[in-house]
Amino acid sequence: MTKTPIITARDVDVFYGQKQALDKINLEIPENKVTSLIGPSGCGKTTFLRCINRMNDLVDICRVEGEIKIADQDIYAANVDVVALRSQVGMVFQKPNPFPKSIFDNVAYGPRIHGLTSSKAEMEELVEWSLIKAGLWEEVKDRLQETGTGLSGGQQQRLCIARAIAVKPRVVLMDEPCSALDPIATAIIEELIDELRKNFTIIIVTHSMQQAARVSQRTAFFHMGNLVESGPTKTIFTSPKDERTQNYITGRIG
Ligand SMILES: Nc1ncnc2c1ncn2[C@@H]1O[C@H](COP(=O)(O)OP(=O)(O)OP(=O)(O)O)[C@@H](O)[C@H]1O
Repeated sequence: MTKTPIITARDVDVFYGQKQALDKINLEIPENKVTSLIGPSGCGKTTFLRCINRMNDLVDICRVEGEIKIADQDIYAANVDVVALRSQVGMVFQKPNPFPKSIFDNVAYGPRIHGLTSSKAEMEELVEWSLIKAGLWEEVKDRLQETGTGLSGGQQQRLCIARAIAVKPRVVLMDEPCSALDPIATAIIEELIDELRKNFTIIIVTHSMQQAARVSQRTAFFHMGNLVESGPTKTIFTSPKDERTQNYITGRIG
């Protein structure tokens, strides 16, 4: 990889109680690119994604070992402020989950908590910026006070993306962000992901190899808790080194 990676995982092991879910994961993630995590169900993609903003801290039986650095900061170091970390590493989930609040307040929520603006006008500007970046502004600008849960599924997911980026994170994690959406809403989000990578580093878990091929520049293939191989998406899909990757991308496993 030519550029210094923004995220470096070294020998990451994850356990749920006695059960090991990830085994010595080593992965570098470049800035301002989209990296797809692919692999059969239960291989540990979501577990790895959730290590990157310490969401696994919320699971009592989960233990993470090894090192993950974001821009040279060890995010598991004792002095790390996890709330600040999560503002730097936003997350979008499978099912759109807007708060039962207005469209405006959904986006303003994070900036308010983190005290990112100092006036009403600044907040309005930030909400508009976030909604424009999330490709939703034109559809909602005349009804910002309406509830976010009243939007269509695809719009709700873009609202969740606006909410995630409103605090200007460096990294956005997306866990199968289109799995609850129809093909048209999916296509809109995929275009958006390509646009967003200009400002953010994106890591996406997807079950769709077509989606990984369309949206990502890098791909990492997981299998039974191991990272089998990673590299440029094109290489992974056209000339994988490992037979397990080959079998997965040709539909023989998974
Ligand atoms: N909260 C949990 N408690 C116990 N085991 C868990 C928990 N979350 C995940 N696991 C286990 O860890 C392993 C990896 O799961 P994970 O959800 O990371 O896989 P995945 O590749 O994202 O799967 P999928 O594609 O089905 O979402 C699985 O064996 C799963 O059962």
